[in-house]
Amino acid sequence: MRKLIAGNWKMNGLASSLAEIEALKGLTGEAACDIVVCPPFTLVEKAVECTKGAAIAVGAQDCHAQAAGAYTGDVSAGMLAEIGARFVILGHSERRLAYKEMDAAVAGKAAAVHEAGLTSIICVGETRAERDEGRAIDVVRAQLEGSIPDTATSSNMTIAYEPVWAIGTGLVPTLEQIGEVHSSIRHMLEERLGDDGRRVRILYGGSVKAQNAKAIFGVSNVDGALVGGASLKASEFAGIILAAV
Ligand SMILES: O=C(CO)COP(=O)(O)O
Repeated sequence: MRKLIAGNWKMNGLASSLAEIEALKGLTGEAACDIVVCPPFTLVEKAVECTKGAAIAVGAQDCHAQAAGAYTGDVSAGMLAEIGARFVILGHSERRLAYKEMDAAVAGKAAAVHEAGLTSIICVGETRAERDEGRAIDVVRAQLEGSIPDTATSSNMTIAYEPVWAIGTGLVPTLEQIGEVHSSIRHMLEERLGDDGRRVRILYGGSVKAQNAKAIFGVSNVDGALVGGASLKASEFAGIILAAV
């Protein structure tokens, strides 16, 4: 499967950061994998302009489940589509934990993303305590079951497995642990989507760097990465992209 490498800038980046996207174009050229950059809302439209003609797609980091209405501060999937976004990250643990975003809310947002013709990147992952209690796979399966809407197919949905304890910590699960969770996600996707479940890309996220990327990409059912901190610098992000091809 063609790998997908997505960068989640989180709440980082001013207009001057678009220089990193410019630099990325030169560093990756025609890389044989799909590349997505997800800057904050304020930079989505500018990033789309900046990537015109380049093999880099642009995504957002959240959206509302409704198409329009009295939802102060929110942005709809249709609004993102109109300015050229192609992907939307949903259910990131930083949102699940900070805003008590539940699986059903994530599913509602994902359905809106699919309705708008965009691709959802649905994030799941256990906390340290859940892993220590031996519940990692059960937690991930329950999150997936609740977060995937009926509109999902392999062409409009990507899954990202991001153990909460690996995000921004420099800690990474063993390759065996990553393989175990990814194969159970694959199993669940096949149960849910039949043969099409085999074609859904499953990304790993959590302290991915240029140095550890190649080993992680060698694990079966790892179809790419969702990268936080290391996506902010073009040279580091390009190192991860090149490790995928
Ligand atoms: O949360 C992440 C991507 O969504 C991962 O973040 P880090 O790569 O900084 O650990």
